[in-house]
Amino acid sequence: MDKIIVRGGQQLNGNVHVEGAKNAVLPVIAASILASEGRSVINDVPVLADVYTINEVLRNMDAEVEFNNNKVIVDASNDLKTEAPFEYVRKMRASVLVLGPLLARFGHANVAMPGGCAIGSRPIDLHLKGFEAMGAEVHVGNGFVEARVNGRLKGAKIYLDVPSVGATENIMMAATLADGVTTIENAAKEPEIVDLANFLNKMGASVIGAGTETIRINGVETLYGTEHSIIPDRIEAGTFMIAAAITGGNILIENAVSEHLRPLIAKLREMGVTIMEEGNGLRVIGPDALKSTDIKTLPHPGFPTDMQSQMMALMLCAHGTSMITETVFENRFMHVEEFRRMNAKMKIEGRSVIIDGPSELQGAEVAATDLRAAAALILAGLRANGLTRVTELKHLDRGYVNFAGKLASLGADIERVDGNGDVVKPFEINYVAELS
Ligand SMILES: CC(=O)N[C@H]1[C@@H](OP(=O)(O)OP(=O)(O)OC[C@H]2O[C@@H](n3ccc(=O)[nH]c3=O)[C@H](O)[C@@H]2O)O[C@H](CO)[C@@H](O)[C@@H]1O
Ligand SMILES: C=C(OP(=O)(O)O)C(=O)O
Repeated sequence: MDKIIVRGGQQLNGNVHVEGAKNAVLPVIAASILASEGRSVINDVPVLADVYTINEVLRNMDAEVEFNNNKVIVDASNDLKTEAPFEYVRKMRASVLVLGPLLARFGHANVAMPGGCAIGSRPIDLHLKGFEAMGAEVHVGNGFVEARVNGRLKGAKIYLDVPSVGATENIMMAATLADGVTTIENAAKEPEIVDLANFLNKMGASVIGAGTETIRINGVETLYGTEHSIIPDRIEAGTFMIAAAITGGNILIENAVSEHLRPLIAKLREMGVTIMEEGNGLRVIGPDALKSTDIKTLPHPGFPTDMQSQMMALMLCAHGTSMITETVFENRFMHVEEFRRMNAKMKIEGRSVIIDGPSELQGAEVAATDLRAAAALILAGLRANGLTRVTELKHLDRGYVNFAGKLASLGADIERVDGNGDVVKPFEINYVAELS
């Protein structure tokens, strides 16, 4: 099993390039099976374990999928098998995003139910209620969700109890081929929803209002393959912003979109970090001393839960008391115990963590509990005294391309080694094997 070994104390300086967004590319690849004619060409695709998994989900249905040079090409014009077995859903919950497209195009989908994961129970009830409102019969049993409709789905008015990203995506995709107009109220407003809507519209769909709380979809009869480039990953960008802040460094984050990063930018500025737009990116300069602050995770445009653990690493280094309140997932504090192994001083009170900073972080052996926790522990290691060893890198490889290599190019003293202690080069990282 690979490990990342980091020796703290280096300031990070230089330029880093942000990849295409994991959370945008997964729904876009799922949506490509809506096209009954033509191929979809998807550019700026990050080389991540999750991308291999969604590609396998599609191949298993008999779609043709190529993945080379950051480009995925999908030909789904055959009649596809309408199933996604547990072996894929177990690897990656986002596999359930094929439910809506399969149901809309073929009138049937049989997809393994995702379980909970390290961050919470994560039900999909809102996805299923949306399909039912559009006339589908949904049956959950024997670990599968089976949805069926005679003829086309029917446009419907759907109110989401919470603005779920996945439910908004799944219902939006299903509605593109429905008969009539679907309205999603209290929809998620994340930039990845807008990217998916743009892709769908290029395929011939009519989706209006993505990025606002009401999305209106006028159903059409056929969708076609198209070409699309994925938006930059705001969470990867944010993670490098924290790398600059936590090391007192100066990093130009190329490709970062400030509009997608507003809540993080506001909080980092409160902590004393300098952030400037420069070229097509953001320059981030860490201060000599970080100030404390509070965050509360919320759906977009609130503070993203996917930046919570990286922000925790930074707050541990700030002077004064900081508080994090996690409102999106009920159990996203598993990394707290790992930070404690690094001498972090904090306590959990219900859905909040109170951090008494700064902690004198010490290097330790720690295990990643989810993909953002993996990045956060490495960020803490950049600042800690001595050596930090981070294990369970299968999580990191779901969401970060060559993370250790990018940090090393900015001046970090970091390497990735295999079980024998031999250095693993970026091209040797086996994103597929890490998952099995
Ligand atoms: C692949 C992808 O894009 N993953 C992102 C997506 O996950 P995902 O789409 O799974 O997250 P959701 O927005 O659906 O979940 C938000 C909250 O809604 C709840 N909920 C969701 C659906 C449902 O049917 N019922 C229900 O109760 C969840 O348990 C959670 O508490 O958005 C999350 C919130 O920004 C991010 O952390 C994930 O990185
Ligand atoms: C929680 C995340 O992803 P997923 O929804 O795929 O588990 C994430 O990207 O931080």
